[in-house]
Amino acid sequence: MTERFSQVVRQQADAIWESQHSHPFVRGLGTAELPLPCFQYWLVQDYRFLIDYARLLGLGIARASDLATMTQFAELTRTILSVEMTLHRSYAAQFGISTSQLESTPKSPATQAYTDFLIRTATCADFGELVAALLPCMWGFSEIGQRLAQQPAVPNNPYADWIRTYADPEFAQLAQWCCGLFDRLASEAGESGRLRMAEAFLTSSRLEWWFWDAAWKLETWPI
Ligand SMILES: Cc1ncc(C[n+]2csc(CCO)c2C)c(N)n1
Repeated sequence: MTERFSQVVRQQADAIWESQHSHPFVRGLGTAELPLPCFQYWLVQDYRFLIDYARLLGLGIARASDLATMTQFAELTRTILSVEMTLHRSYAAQFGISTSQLESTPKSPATQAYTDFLIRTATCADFGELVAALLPCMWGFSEIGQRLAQQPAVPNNPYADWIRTYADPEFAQLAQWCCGLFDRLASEAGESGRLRMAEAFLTSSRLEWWFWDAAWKLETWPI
């Protein structure tokens, strides 16, 4: 096998990924200059996102063809529902948002688009596309967390815990595991299957970018 397909699609999506790294929302987490209302917006929307991401993994458990993948997806689902969502609730409390607010705020256009795409892909597309659609979430956050953690820390940065969470080597391992699964499925998929996987990876990458941008602009429905 020559080049890993995960590296091929990462290269194809490079302009989108670099636009995430240089996005004022992401930069602002590192410099502590991100306005609080943008972070509060992100937290509430991300809470809604995680619920559907857990559903996506649940569908992944049902559709995986081997026990090892099922087990990993099951563990991930549990981590999101117990660890990551609890963390969001505690961040929310810290940033003045109640749990009922977390649960009752409507999805923004970007959140609606992203979660609908994930669930549609998980139900209507093949398993390789499901994995391709979920990969930018895991891999992107790990890459962003690590890059932010490499910068000199700003004293009293209110977002320091956020950076620490996603810079954790455990997330990097998780992203690597997902890349390995993606590569295996790509090698089994054939040319047209690989094209669809690349398309799903690109769409989720764009939606990841939009998720930051929506929080930066406090985006709402136009009508
Ligand atoms: C829009 C959005 N994209 C990615 C993540 C990060 N993330 C969500 S679930 C998961 C896997 C295990 O916890 C990771 C890394 C996020 N929070 N919000």
